[in-house]
Amino acid sequence: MGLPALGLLLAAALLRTEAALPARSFQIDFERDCFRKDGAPFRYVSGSVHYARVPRPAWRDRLLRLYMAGLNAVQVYVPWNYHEPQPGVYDFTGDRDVEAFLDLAAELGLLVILRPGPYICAEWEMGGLPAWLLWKADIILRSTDPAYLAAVDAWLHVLLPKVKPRLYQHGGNIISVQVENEYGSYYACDPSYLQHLLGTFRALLGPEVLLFTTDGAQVEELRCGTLQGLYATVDFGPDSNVTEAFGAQRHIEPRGPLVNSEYYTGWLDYWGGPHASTSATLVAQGLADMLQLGANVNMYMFHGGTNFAYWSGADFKGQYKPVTTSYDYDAPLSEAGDPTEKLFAIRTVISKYADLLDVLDVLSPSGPIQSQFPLIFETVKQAHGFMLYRTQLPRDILAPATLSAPPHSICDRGYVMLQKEYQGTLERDGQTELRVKGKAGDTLDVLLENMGRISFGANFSDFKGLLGNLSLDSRLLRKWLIYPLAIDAAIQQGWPHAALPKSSCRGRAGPAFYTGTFETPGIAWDTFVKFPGWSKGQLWINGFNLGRYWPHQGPQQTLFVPGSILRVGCPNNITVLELEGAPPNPFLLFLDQPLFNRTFNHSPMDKE
Ligand SMILES: CCCC/N=C1\SC[C@@H]2[C@H](O)[C@H](O)[C@@H](O)CN12
Repeated sequence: MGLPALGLLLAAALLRTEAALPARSFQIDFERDCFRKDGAPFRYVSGSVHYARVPRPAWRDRLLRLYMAGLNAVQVYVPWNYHEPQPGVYDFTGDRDVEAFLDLAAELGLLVILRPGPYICAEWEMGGLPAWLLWKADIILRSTDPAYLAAVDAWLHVLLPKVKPRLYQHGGNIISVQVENEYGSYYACDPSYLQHLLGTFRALLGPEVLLFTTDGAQVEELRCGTLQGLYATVDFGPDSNVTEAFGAQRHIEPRGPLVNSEYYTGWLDYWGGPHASTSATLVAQGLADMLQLGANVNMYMFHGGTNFAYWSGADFKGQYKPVTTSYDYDAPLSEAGDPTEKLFAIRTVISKYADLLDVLDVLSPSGPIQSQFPLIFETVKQAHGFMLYRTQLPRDILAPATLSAPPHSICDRGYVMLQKEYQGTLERDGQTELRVKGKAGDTLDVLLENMGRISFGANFSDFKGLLGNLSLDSRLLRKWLIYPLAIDAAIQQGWPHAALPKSSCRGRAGPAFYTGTFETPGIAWDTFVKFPGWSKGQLWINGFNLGRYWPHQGPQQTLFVPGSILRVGCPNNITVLELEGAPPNPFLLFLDQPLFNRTFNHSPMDKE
């Protein structure tokens, strides 16, 4: 029994990627004033989420929402006192399992900017420093006081060995590590203290990791907060002048990437004061201004969460000002993790300046395989589904050139994109040539679909992939990156399902993921889904792979949806990988009977 026809809004997440090169590196390019990840220019758009302010069961939800907002990194404080309640007594379990939080971020394709302090401020109790330091009443915190440094070094020798294997250079996702926090705002102004920390961080993390500092965007604050060997970054909010604020950073770092490590999306609350409120429009405009400059931005906070137990800190501005339990911060994700108008405004800005999703980090966690010529599925041990083949145009192709494959070498269909724009489809027994033009270095992608191996007949060692070399005007293309795609695993882990409310989207030509949700009308019976105006692709509902659809080819026009995979009383997640082109206003229909032949039943929908 099928469900009545349901319209379905879908949000698009396009197949976007960053070119990745084999060696894992994350460095500063002082010539090009940018970061480089694996040798390629890289800009992060990051958000602060403090695991200590979110119960562990909610970590995945919050990080997924950050990811689906288009951010590619998460900035993480490590509160020392959260993990060392007593001198020499450590706790990294449950909500304190910082390694689990970092690994979850990696699983979701997020890079990490780690801020282990030892002082972090953050309106956290004693700025993250353990209260037991004060058992020595005359201790001088955040200085070269031997009692303080002894406790700091003991703590860092416990924490940083947990960090090192997670550094990007070591195969992890931590791209940079901050030393101390706004030290330039502290009265002590003890450069030997920063020097000591630099020595300890280098000793425990190694020479490759990018170490940095953060200070208010004022020259006098940067004076004491910065140190040779630590890249100086600044923090400022939407009420600051972007040019002046980055001018302060340039005062210390005349070359290198512009970095705002704390772009204030809201603000903290004190007991007795008003709840902070910062205009979404103002925040979005400031973000756009910075992204326009090519700056790297971390939004503080993306999700504030809660100061549970006794963890809220205080400020002192002439008088003691305790901070409230809620760290909502008027952040894009509310204290309870709900998207706000500010999140949508930020997402819109990011979508204009950055690839909304860097999907290859998620879909191909094993990373690319570098090869002079294409490798087949069997060589890389990919059984089913899809692989992405990527190379760069070796020269300017100002007049259309012929991209061609040897006959029958496309096994089975290759969807070709140049600079992420769809060029057409290469076929096993059909079209093996396309006309393309572009500039040297443009990214050429071939998304290769395995349509199923021969199951009968003499020779059914039916190898899959690009079985021959592609050429451009008869000159072979070389230096390929090959990405085995683990799409089903990613979808079963919740990707790319929009953790944000549905938003309508325009269909586009070529490969793209479309995702959304739908409700069943109180029943979960067998049904059939129709794809009005779609071309060819793959469908998942609630992580179940329903198979290939190809209404453009027919004869089958619907896919069977077993009632057993549907949910009643809660949203059903749907993900579509459309390979050749979705209709301008993409939607799906659920019918109570199949359509096996190209003839339509003359419903008005069939005209779509
Ligand atoms: C003008 C800001 C001076 C104090 N710095 C603040 S108030 C809110 C934020 C957090 O405390 C954050 O931990 C600080 O690094 C920067 N900052």
